[in-house]
Amino acid sequence: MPTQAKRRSLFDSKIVRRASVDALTKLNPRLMMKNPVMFVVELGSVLTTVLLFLNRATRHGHFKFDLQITLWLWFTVLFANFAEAMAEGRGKAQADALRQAKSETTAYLLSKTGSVEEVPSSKLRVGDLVRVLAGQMIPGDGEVIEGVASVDESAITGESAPVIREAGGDRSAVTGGTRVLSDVITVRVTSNPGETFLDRMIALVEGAERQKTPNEIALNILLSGLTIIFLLAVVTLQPFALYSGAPQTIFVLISLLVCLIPTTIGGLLSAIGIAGMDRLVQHNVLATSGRAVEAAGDVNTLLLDKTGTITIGNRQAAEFIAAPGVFPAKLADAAQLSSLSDETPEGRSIVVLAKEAYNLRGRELASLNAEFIPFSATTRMSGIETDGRSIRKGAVDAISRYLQEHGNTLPGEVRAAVEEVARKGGTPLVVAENGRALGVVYLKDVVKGGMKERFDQLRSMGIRTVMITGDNPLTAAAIAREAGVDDFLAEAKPKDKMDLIKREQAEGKLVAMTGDGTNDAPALAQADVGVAMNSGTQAAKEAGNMVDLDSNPTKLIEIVAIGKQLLMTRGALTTFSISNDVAKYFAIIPAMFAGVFPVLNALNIMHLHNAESAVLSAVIFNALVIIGLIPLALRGVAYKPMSAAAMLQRNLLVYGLGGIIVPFIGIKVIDLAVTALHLA
Ligand SMILES: Nc1ncnc2c1ncn2[C@@H]1O[C@H](COP(=O)(O)OP(=O)(O)OP(=O)(O)O)[C@@H](O)[C@H]1O
Ligand SMILES: [K+]
Ligand SMILES: [Mg+2]
Repeated sequence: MPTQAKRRSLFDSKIVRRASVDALTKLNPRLMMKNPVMFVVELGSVLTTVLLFLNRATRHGHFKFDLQITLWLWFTVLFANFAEAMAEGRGKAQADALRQAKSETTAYLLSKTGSVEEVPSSKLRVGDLVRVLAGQMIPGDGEVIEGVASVDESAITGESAPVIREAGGDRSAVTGGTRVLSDVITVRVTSNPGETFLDRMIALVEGAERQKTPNEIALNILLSGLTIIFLLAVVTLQPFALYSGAPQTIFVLISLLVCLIPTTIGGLLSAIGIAGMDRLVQHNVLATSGRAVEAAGDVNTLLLDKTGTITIGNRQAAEFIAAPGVFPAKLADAAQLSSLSDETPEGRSIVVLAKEAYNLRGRELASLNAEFIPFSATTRMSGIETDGRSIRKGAVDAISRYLQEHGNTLPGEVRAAVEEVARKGGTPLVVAENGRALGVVYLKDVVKGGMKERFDQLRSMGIRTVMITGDNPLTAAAIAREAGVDDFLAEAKPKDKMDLIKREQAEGKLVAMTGDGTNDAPALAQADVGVAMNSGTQAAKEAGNMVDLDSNPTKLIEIVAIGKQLLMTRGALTTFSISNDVAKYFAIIPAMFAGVFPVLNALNIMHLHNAESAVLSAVIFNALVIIGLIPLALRGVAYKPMSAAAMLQRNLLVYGLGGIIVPFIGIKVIDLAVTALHLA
């Protein structure tokens, strides 16, 4: 089970064993070529290996020294591969566990005539309708089109508490491999076998489709540039060395090269990126692009929708408030009639309340000869046309416009009722029949717990929060105040949400958005970081570049922290790598030439035992530092909310200065050990 994989620590013995083997298979030059810095080290290792055997045959060279250099060069490559394999380890273990959830099941396929046929789940195609009963595994990804059920999604989320999935609303998506616990649902299949959420999730946690991000590519180009410069420097060193009467062996020259090129960051770069994605997975967030993870680290603005994101969102009709001169039962009747085939949670709750409060029975729609007008996020109304009755219910501004078209206006009392509901944070639905307002339905909703603290935290990270909602400005203001968001946009249609994002982006801001509805999909696609709730609709999940399996909108706080940590870790280790290469230069160059240029002895501040020991110690240090930094690369540097400038200053101090000092101490200690053990 993924829960187990999740609890697996970074250095689980199973993962270490697997990574050790993977480190060897990753020696394949075709894979190594993707990492130019380490590829150069591998080429160097091959060259010294060949030379070692040639020298042995022709009795040239200094075998003991040459052998040690060759081995440590290979270790350098292997340690880098091991770092990457370790970063992949947890994801691979989790992918193995997920594959177990991908077992074949039997599905009850519904035909057009309504008959039921048993088929294996692998035969299901997009558009098929299946019935899933309590106790059954859901045979494929889909959207609930009928019914409500509690579903155990622990196979995917690791969370044992059941979740509600229902037709019509923003909680309609179900995932193949999860289990229905109670009730019966009809599901429209939305993905073909092999292209399911589980398939994609396996590929994602395994890193099978991982692509380098633009930042990584840029850094790789920089590192390759440095490698070429040092390669030229080392190659041109030899004529100079010959001229000054101190020719250097290939072993020493390659050692010098490997010590000078940025092997520390070159060896850890990919591990840092993979570990960042893995940290997200540990937080139950699946990111389809590494670029989005990095963008999360720099986000300026966060957009959230109201219903179901900031509020609990299970909007239920709580009260009918009739207009003057209208019997409440008449309002309830009209509201119920217009909701009979409104498969949204709001619609269903109106039918139920009318039944409970006024004993109005739901009628058989077929016998009514009615035309039903479904709710849409653009019209923000729904209704029915039947027997000369034309009923609409919807958002106050939408119904006001509808009334105007009939030469009518909203009565002051109804407007007052709307405002009263709105001030309580509820959603008022205005009901109108034949162009006349009948009253208001109060849809109750409450703000989720702990929202204010979470938004305060985001503010301290420098992120502005904006709530966007299709609801009216008064409700929006009430909820915004209670939840503590910085700003809000009300009466927003799907396009308004997207336009708001575009405006922010035009100001050079990076925008994150969380949402769950189909009406959020365009905005989720437009945002730099689009986090869809796993409970949301299929369209939302496909539009975003992340899915939160826990469907927790404030998860963005963790996502931002992980993104920042990823950027910081990469920056810190790049700084460390380049500054510690400088230190190695001072270890090796004086040792190489001290014989011919005694003046260089002044640079030999480390007082290393002899030239061979100096070179060997530098190469050993260079390899060990990769191993030593694996935990930091995988866990990431500690992140505390503080300003970017303060952070940069602190990191330059710690990793820049540290990068210069640590090698001096490290190489000196290794030199002492090498001397004591008579290795050089
Ligand atoms: N079933 C329905 N029939 C008629 N009107 C509805 C229905 N459901 C919602 N509305 C009205 O339409 C408005 C917009 O609803 P929608 O679910 O699109 O909001 P949204 O844009 O997702 O924002 P939020 O989720 O924050 O409310 C609601 O505020 C409500 O007034
Ligand atoms: K190096
Ligand atoms: Mg919504």
